[in-house]
Amino acid sequence: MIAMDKVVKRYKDVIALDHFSFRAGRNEIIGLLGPNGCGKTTAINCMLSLLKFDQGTIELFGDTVSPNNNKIKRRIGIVPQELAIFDKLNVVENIDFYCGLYITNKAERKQLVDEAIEFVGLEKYRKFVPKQLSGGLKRRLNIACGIAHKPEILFLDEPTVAVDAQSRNFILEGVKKMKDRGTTVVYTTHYLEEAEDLCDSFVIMDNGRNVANGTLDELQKSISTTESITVKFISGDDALTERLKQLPHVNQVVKTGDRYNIQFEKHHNNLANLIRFIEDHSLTYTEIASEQPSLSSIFLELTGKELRD
Ligand SMILES: Nc1ncnc2c1ncn2[C@@H]1O[C@H](COP(=O)(O)OP(=O)(O)OP(=O)(O)O)[C@@H](O)[C@H]1O
Repeated sequence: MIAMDKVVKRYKDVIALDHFSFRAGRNEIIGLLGPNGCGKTTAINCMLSLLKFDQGTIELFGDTVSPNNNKIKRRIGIVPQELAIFDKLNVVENIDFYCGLYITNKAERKQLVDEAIEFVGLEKYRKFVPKQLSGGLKRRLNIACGIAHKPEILFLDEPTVAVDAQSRNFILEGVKKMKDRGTTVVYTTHYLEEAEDLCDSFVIMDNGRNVANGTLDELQKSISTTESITVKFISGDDALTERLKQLPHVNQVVKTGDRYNIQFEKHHNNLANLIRFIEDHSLTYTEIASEQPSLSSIFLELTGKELRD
């Protein structure tokens, strides 16, 4: 559905996309993940042909994108990070406006607007203008505006920023439903746990490059950390973090409150070594758990950065 090959985009001296490649198949949710300024929005805008790029090729549905290719545009939806809704229009009118950019038949459009309203659960708010809606409901309206024309490819840029838990669930369930009805979803977020639950595969971006891509399983196999052990100590401090780093095969130790997350390279004695260390130092712990590396630790190893600010 999407094939972006070695795209270069420069803003004067800044290389926003550095031979960036990206592929997405039909009916998949693909997470486009990367730190601030790594080039996600630039990549999306190039795919939407809102931006010209310097080198490389982009095809959607097997067709080359260009600003005048309206046939393709009809099949694409975008839900931008910044709310793109009109203050003076109510819920129905806002959705109808965006749907009207693609669908001229009034009866068909009414049906699609009603479906979009139902999809995001705004039935009770049909006549409300944006200032009468909470932040989460505004985000749901923003989404309805992007999906009403039933795009086959949907770009969702940080749709769950600053929303309450109920709206977040609504949005995430909605994205899964979009996939079930055959849509390819390109999803950007800074919430890695959310991406891990939602996405079928991932592209990790840094400095305008595709640093790694694949399913969680494939990404787990591509990094040297293969085991992540979390221990909750009764007492601990930064000195303990440093001592844990001295254990054999340790890649990284991250302390969050009284929890220490220790990332190990592949080795069969990691847990045994850790328990021996705990006993030798007479430390007391209340929890210990070993797991496969999360998307967050994969991201950290590949980019050397935490995604969450
Ligand atoms: N219009 C512009 N003129 C000059 N530089 C720009 C412009 N737009 C983006 N950039 C630069 O290009 C790089 C990529 O920016 P982009 O907005 O694509 O990143 P992003 O990953 O979407 O960031 P965020 O997560 O903060 O939204 C950054 O270094 C940014 O400063």
